[in-house]
Amino acid sequence: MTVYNIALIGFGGVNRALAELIAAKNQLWERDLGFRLNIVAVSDLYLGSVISPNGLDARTLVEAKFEKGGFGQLSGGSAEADNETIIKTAPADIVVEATFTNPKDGEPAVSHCRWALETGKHVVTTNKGPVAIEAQALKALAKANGVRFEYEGAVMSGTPVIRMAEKTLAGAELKGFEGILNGTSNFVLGRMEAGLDFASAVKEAQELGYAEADPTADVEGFDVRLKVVILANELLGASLKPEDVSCKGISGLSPSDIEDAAQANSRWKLIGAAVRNDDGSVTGSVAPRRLSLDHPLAGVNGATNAVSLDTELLGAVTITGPGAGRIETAYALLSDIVAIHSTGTSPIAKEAA
Ligand SMILES: NC(=O)c1ccc[n+]([C@@H]2O[C@H](COP(=O)([O-])OP(=O)(O)OC[C@H]3O[C@@H](n4cnc5c(N)ncnc54)[C@H](O)[C@@H]3O)[C@@H](O)[C@H]2O)c1
Ligand SMILES: N[C@@H](CCO)C(=O)O
Repeated sequence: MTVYNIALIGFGGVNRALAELIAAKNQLWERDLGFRLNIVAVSDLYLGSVISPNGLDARTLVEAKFEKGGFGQLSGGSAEADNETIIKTAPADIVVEATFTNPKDGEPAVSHCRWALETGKHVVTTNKGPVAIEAQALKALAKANGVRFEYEGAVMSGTPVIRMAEKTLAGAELKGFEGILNGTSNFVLGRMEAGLDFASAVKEAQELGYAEADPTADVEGFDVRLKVVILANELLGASLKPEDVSCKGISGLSPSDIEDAAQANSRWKLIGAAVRNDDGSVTGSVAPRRLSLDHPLAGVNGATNAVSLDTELLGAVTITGPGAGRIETAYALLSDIVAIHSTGTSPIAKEAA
């Protein structure tokens, strides 16, 4: 039985949900997946950091009501989030990066990933910043160090769009994609259709754990722009940067725009898309579109996302599933660890006695 020691960087909704899953499902994973997870370190801007080489009890971590700097009370703990020391020195096989997404330069998460990969640790992350902005460099660094950089949860949370498209649609000749790639804005549009005002709908999305720390990223389209870059670069072989993708969000849509659409049997959706042009270049865009109710994406509601992949050999292949949510996104981290486990590339994972 393999035990993967993991270090959690960021202990908000997603990594806390991963700890919850570990507390509830480690035995099941041992039986069905052939490994279990052991949390040996946690670092969080608000709570501080802690290293425990023998492992921290996941249930206690989730249930304890820590105050600001509260990890300082634990053995091996500090009230400060000393990410660099934690990442470089904790006896972890895998660093799980789930801090805030910074859409400008991806920092400090890019550095977190670098420190981990340079010290021979796999990285799994749901953070869109490092993936959209530095994926090529981080993948090269991972390869040079014999470890993996995995990020399924960066697009459509636990719904397996990246791995599915790469592995099971290989050879289908992808020409482009369009989709609903932000759970918060899709949820907000649906709540506005039901008569709620914009600010209250955003507040609900925050309470449900869908929104970014700054929900402007969701409603102004910046989050979708990162996801368009990630999918275009990963699946269409593009080299887009966020500033290459035109971007308009949903904040300009008024209740009367929503009402007018409903009167005309249509619905507003925030669509992220990319297309390969005849000269081989790739163009990406993010904008609200008024879709007729018979459009395949018009019926995708709530925090559900969907992406329609336009392929030469199969035509459109559409993947639908959760696009946000704490547990749903924690599942993406598990799926990344399953992918690492299946290739047997862990440098230091231990066989439990
Ligand atoms: N929640 C979702 O549905 C979802 C889905 C897909 C991707 N993501 C991404 O996953 C990441 C985590 O999401 P979340 O919902 O857990 O966010 P969150 O805001 O609930 O938690 C983030 C945590 O990271 C901590 N943090 C921030 N900067 C830090 C730093 N420099 N060092 C240490 N800790 C730091 C914060 O204190 C917070 O506890 C984000 O990048 C988000 O964009 C979230
Ligand atoms: N805030 C994002 C989280 C998933 O990336 C969303 O609502 O889609």
